[in-house]
Amino acid sequence: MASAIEVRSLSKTFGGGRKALDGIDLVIEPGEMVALIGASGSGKSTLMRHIAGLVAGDRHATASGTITVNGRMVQDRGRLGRDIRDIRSEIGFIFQQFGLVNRMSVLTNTLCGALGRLPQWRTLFKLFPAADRQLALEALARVGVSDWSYERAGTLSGGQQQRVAIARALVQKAPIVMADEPIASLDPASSRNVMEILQRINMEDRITVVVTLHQVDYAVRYCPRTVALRRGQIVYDGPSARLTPELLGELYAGDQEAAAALWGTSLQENADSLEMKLAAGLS
Ligand SMILES: Nc1ncnc2c1ncn2[C@@H]1O[C@H](COP(=O)(O)OP(=O)(O)OP(=O)(O)O)[C@@H](O)[C@H]1O
Repeated sequence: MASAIEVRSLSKTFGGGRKALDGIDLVIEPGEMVALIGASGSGKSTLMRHIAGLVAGDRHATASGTITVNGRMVQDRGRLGRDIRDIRSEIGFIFQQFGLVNRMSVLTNTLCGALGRLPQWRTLFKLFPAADRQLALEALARVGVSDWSYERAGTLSGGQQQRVAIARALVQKAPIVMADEPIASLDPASSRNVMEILQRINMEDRITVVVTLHQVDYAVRYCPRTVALRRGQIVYDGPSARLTPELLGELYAGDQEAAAALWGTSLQENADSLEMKLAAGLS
């Protein structure tokens, strides 16, 4: 069985010569839930955009810089695969700012997940088959917003909108969900709720989930595996449970601010001495 995501020797240099990604090797198996953590600018979004085939990596003379999704070529040596649009339909995207059309109803936004598999005449007139409407209503019930199905999406709270975005990914029937900072704009209660729903679709539907996070505590709580980036390189790839303030201090040595920000606040609330430990780990 092919890996869900396979990245080999991927590098990306933007203008000015700064490497946003520097020799990334990463394999994610079907059904995994993986957190991608790292300070601002470490390359998390750039890596996601490469996996989705929205950006092509550096061009190499040798055989490297390859990404496959479910065994299908997304890009190779800086060139996107021919059926990239088709491959992209296998990935459901969740964004920090929800990506919904505010003036459309919650139900129609959710049904948009089905657009990729409908003929154009149906999409033009938003004529969704009854089976898809049923699927959308079920998805909205699963994420707990069915009471708002006929409201305009823009009237919902941030947490509710993010749940609608997850329902849309369910209607898309995407085997992989990539969530780029899905909780960065949410309060702690809504953040926990959204992470719990992502965890549930991972466990119940075996959807592969890759989620970028700014804080390690959510990774530890919800994702068995964490991949940590620093300046475009993977500095840790392993069990989230192994991440401690000391280890973060080592991984981000010389960047106390990044390590402290990643460790977050809610775990600190539970352990008075963590700040001291972090300082000790960095010294
Ligand atoms: N289109 C672009 N053109 C030039 N530089 C870019 C572009 N996109 C990203 N970068 C640079 O690549 C590096 C990695 O950015 P990226 O957005 O991937 O980081 P990130 O870890 O997702 O950060 P954040 O947590 O703030 O979203 C940064 O230095 C950024 O300025």
